[in-house]
Amino acid sequence: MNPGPAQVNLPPSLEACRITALPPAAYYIADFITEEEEEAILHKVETAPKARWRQLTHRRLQTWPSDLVKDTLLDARPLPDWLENPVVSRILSIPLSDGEPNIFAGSPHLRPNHVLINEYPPNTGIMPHKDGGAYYPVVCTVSLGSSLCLNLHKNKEDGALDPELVWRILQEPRSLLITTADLYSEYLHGIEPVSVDVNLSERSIANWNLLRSPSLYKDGVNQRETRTSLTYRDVLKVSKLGNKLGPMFKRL
Ligand SMILES: O=C(O)CCC(=O)C(=O)O
Ligand SMILES: [Fe+2]
Repeated sequence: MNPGPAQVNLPPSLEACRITALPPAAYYIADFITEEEEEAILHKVETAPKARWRQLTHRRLQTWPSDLVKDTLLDARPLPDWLENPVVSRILSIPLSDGEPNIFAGSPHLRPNHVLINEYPPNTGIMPHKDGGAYYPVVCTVSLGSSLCLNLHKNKEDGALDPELVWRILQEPRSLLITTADLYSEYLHGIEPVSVDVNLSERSIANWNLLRSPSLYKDGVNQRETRTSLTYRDVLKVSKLGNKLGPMFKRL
């Protein structure tokens, strides 16, 4: 495993970088990968074969090693090295708290086996949603290229269609955000389709004290550029047929 250049200074445990303003549980590591690693990953994303991209109305995405079919991962190949290292090895190297195992120690495959790559140009977002039952309830998101706010919502008591915005998390480039437990199961998350995030302050941003560069946002504003996210999760069900599928069933 490659621990990477010395520039990253990982916390001794996730507990040390917990977003304490939020219900259980979210963790934010501002400097999770280096600028060189960010550039290398973005290059791999951008030069992936065209067939890897799925174009939605405003956003495009890639899934590795493949899409899910009925909540099941059919393609059981391991993640390619550029998605595995340094991200997965680093996630697995951090204990939950002193002397405890890492956050995937209780998951069926003991590690993330699936990565969703989403690209958000300015003015694009994702509707508030929950991630559902296909995954072990731990989501690890690496942000690349630009900062933006992830909004956390709760359903309104009266069952209204619009969930209520309750917190915002600012995700800087090269950061890692981990959400789990109630934040995974009880709350919705989404990204507003705006070109500027506004009203950023210590009071409105849950992870303000964990940011790399809070001074960049002292005017309360974040001008968005294209932000690419890598979402790492452990898909609970993996098809036993996966390894035997012929190349016809696989995307490159
Ligand atoms: O890009 C992100 O940070 C969020 C993506 C997301 O919520 C999802 O893919 O389920
Ligand atoms: Fe999601």
